[in-house]
Amino acid sequence: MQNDVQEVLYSEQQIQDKVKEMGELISRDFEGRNPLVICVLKGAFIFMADLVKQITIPLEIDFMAVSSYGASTKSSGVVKIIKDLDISVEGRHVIIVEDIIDSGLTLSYLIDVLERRNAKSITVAALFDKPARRTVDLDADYKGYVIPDAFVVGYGLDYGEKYRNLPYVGILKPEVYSH
Ligand SMILES: O=P(O)(O)OC[C@H]1O[C@H](OP(=O)(O)OP(=O)(O)O)[C@H](O)[C@@H]1O
Ligand code: HPA
Ligand SMILES: [Mg+2]
Repeated sequence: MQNDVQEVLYSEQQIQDKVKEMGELISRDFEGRNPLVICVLKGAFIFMADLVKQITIPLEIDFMAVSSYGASTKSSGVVKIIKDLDISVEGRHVIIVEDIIDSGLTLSYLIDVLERRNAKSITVAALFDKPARRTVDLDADYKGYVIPDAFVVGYGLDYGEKYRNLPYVGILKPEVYSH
């Protein structure tokens, strides 16, 4: 698994430091608002778990599964809801937790869905931002690291469902997906 990684971009420690910072900012900004923190499965599962441990105010959590990449390094352009939320977002301050914003299609779709369901406010926390690939103009309110135009894996991020369990984030060797 490690042999398929060309370069480690962020170590486990660097990610933990950043997640702690993000948690502190969210704790400060959402004091008294009991936010509904939404994990966008599957990619955000590790980030979500680490982030909520760094948030010190009361909150609720829920999960939504969406997918558009499948076994490819490019978005199919079609975002599918695979599992929907259990808790209603109506009148709630929601925080969408994403591992990565790449084309922006997943996030723009989710924001649209949550707006139509009358969330009171929608805030985005994304650990990684890959602006080079953006096709929809949007940004995260809380952002971890801005990364180069390369397909990355680890810390929840996959290629064809593999590599999610790497504790760090690295660039996948192009030969892994180019044949
Ligand atoms: O900005 P975008 O181009 O839409 O890319 C970002 C999305 O793509 C990945 O999900 P994916 O569809 O691979 O599902 P997964 O989380 O189950 O891996 C990632 O976890 C984000 O949700
Ligand atoms: O670079 C990426 N890696 C893994 N999954 C992704 N989904 C969008 N971009 C990426
Ligand atoms: Mg994926």
